[in-house]
Amino acid sequence: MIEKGLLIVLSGPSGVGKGTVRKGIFSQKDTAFEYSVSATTRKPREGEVHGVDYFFKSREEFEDMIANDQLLEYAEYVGNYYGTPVEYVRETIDAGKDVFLEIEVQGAGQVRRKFPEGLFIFLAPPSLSELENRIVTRGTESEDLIRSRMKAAREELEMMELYDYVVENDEVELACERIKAIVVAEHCRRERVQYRYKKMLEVD
Ligand SMILES: Nc1nc2c(ncn2[C@@H]2O[C@H](COP(=O)(O)OP(=O)(O)O)[C@@H](O)[C@H]2O)c(=O)[nH]1
Ligand SMILES: Nc1ncnc2c1ncn2[C@@H]1O[C@H](COP(=O)(O)OP(=O)(O)O)[C@@H](O)[C@H]1O
Repeated sequence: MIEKGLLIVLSGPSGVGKGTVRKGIFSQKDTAFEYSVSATTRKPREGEVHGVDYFFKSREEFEDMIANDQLLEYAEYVGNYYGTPVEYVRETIDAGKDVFLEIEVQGAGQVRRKFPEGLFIFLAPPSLSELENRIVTRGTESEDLIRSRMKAAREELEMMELYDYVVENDEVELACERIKAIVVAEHCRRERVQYRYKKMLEVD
């Protein structure tokens, strides 16, 4: 029997640096997680590649995926759908590999309900003012949207107590290291080690 992989969910408020930290983790050669590419109805940005950054879908295609139960979770975020194709997640976990999701907090809540054995990591900003700074300097939102993002962020921050771990994103490299360390620790804590250990005792 193959031991299942971990479902790792990284979430947190808009602008905290989820995308930046995720890219940091996957740019490291020793990262052994598989990235679950999400489906979205938002338009590709310059340089984004279908199947690598996202599976870019029409609203109709996305709604078909919902109707056919092809998504582990989905959420509507700033006027677009985002969701996690379930098949890839199941296949990868069943093959014993760890899958990494980087999703907003509503979706993470749905995953928690469907997949409570997942590992839920909340990325937190050093402070609210630093969070606002990041949203402003990213420059992708108007002033009105920044205000609504900050309001949503306060509510999203209250969700952190539902997570297994809270990682502060003060410096990107440090946040990446903390996340990777948590995953290593979780593997030691969960059955994987016990399983191998039991096997060893069976042989002896
Ligand atoms: N629920 C959910 N959220 C997702 C998924 N993929 C990406 N997101 C989140 O959607 C939000 C917007 O992503 P994006 O349009 O790429 O803009 P970003 O703010 O530059 O990361 C981010 O908070 C992502 O974490 C997904 O499959 N499901
Ligand atoms: N540790 C950090 N220190 C300073 N700026 C950061 C840090 N992490 C991310 N950023 C910046 O904050 C902004 C938001 O990051 P992004 O990854 O888009 O957030 P999210 O995916 O959570 O919405 C970007 O301009 C990014 O470069």
